[in-house]
Amino acid sequence: MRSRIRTILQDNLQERRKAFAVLLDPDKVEFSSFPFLLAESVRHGVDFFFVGGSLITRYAADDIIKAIHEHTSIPAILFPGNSLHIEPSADAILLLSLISGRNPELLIGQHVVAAPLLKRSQLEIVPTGYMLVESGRATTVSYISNTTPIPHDKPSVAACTAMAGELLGLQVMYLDAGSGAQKPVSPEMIAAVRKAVDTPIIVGGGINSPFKAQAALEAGADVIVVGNGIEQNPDLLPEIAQLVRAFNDKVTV
Ligand SMILES: CC(C)=CCC/C(C)=C/CC/C(C)=C/CC/C(C)=C/COP(=O)(O)OP(=O)(O)O
Ligand SMILES: O=P(O)(O)OC[C@@H](O)CO
Ligand SMILES: [Mg+2]
Repeated sequence: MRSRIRTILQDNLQERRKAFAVLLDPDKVEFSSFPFLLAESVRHGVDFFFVGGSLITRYAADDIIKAIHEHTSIPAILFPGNSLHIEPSADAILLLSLISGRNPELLIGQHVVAAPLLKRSQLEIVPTGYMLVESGRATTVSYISNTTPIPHDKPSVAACTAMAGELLGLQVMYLDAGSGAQKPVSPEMIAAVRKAVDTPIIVGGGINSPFKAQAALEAGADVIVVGNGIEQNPDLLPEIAQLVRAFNDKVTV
């Protein structure tokens, strides 16, 4: 089984290096300006592209991944909302199990349907404990998943959920306030999960300023994911990339 992405995540964790993932929503990518976004991502050292959405109406992931491969060597990692979102030309897939929820379809159902296709593909599988966190208002993902997110002010619930996910063998934890969240996952919750598990921790949702990115990194996030923030303000990409670089420069001295 391929393990490039899992190895990068594990090595980063050991070396206390942080990473920056840009979320590309197939419904929102502007193909006219996409080569520029890709060039900027290379120039500023983006680590990963996450490609996906809760609800996709324009099935363009294949074209997006083709362009990523043509213009960059940054891994294209699927971040799927359901098994229709599998695109074999990607480098890897976050095989999410929605462990904050109690919807069996998203804990195991979609995975059963997808298993034969995933086995046959060359995709690296990254088994991921996906935790949604309440963030001020309903997000697309909480609505579409039909699950109740973890209360924002209950770090111990998130910690125990992550612990259970780790004990079940999930290799990465993803704390998500939901795309466009009013408030991101709190530093207290990130820190509680950091203490509870030894896996890499991905944090996303509502990170729309370097200040919020810094708070997540300081609390223990290993990868921060930014989508909406960059769609609304492209200058955020270099700003957050610089912040992550500064963090990594500090740990390597
Ligand atoms: C087994 C397979 C292949 C799939 C199942 C995957 C699972 C369990 C998904 C959990 C629930 C879910 C719908 C996740 C989607 C997360 C995602 C890609 C969010 C990106 O943001 P959007 O929710 O699309 O936000 P916008 O409203 O900003 O577009
Ligand atoms: O679009 P934003 O709010 O940056 O969220 C990114 C991602 O974690 C959502 O699933
Ligand atoms: Mg979307």
